[in-house]
Amino acid sequence: MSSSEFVIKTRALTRQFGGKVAVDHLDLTVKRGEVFGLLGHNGAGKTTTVRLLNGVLAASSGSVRVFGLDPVERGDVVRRRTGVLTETPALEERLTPRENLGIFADLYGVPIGEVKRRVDAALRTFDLAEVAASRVSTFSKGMKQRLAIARATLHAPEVLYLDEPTSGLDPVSAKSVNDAIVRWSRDEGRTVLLCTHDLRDAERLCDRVAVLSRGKVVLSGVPAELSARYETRRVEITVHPEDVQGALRALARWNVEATGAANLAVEAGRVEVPAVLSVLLGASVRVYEVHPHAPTLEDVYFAVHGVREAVVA
Ligand SMILES: Nc1ncnc2c1ncn2[C@@H]1O[C@H](COP(=O)(O)OP(=O)(O)OP(=O)(O)O)[C@@H](O)[C@H]1O
Repeated sequence: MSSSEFVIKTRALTRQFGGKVAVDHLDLTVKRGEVFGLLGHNGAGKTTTVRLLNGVLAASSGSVRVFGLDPVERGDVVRRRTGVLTETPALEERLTPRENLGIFADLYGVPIGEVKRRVDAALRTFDLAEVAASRVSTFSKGMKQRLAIARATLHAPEVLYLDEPTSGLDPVSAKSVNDAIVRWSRDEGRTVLLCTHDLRDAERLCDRVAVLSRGKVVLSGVPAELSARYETRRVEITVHPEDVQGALRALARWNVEATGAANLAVEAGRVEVPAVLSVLLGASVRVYEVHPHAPTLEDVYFAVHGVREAVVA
């Protein structure tokens, strides 16, 4: 792969605030057109990383290149080619979405002849066309978030930094944002750096992920490969309620427990499912459902951190 295919490259990137290290010797490479997930719990260093990449914060040490440029020294050039959705986007509350987008289009050099078409398209994409003339101050959190995303993408940036884009959105709005992320990457070849706590979104959307903890990458790779490495041995089975005791006896050679009036959990891998099923059927247990527990990034994350509280904190 030629180096120009890497749009983002950091080497030992470090940022301290007083004595506190927020980003600690971070090595990241993000390829053109990929959706790269930056995962981590509160305070892991995701937002600080985005600010360093976008040149609004200088590194304490190490280096960062975006399109091969230093985003602090060449901030104006870099930021024209990137879009950013921050955690708390500042919108002009007294103005309408159309006015907000118009100001931004002007600021980011969208050609005058293009502005109306782009603003209309953005309002449609993010389901804001009907409220295009209302004041933003009357909007719900989710509507503001959709407007902020529309604004971040208005100048058709090559790289998009999205900090928790679906936070505060209802499932329908969240889906429209996630669909847009897929479209930007797969259809339009844009690069997306997605900061998220939502491990399921990351698994669905990201080509690669890096899990941050205390500013360091503790794991990185393709979501499916990470999942395979941290496979959990668990098969959930639903049987007739009267057959639970019989099922527990029949499955005695496995580690098995009743998890509900008609549910069992067996400590077994996916490859053992036929054997488990055959034992149950041999014991005349009425089996209704069998679900091998597909490992998720959540399992990966918990395996690394050891405790579930780490994510919730
Ligand atoms: N301007 C600042 N001054 C002092 N400390 C800061 C500053 N910005 C970030 N930090 C600290 O750096 C660490 C990383 O914060 P950061 O906001 O990057 O984490 P995050 O992963 O984005 O968390 P969250 O999911 O809560 O947004 C935290 O301990 C935070 O308190």
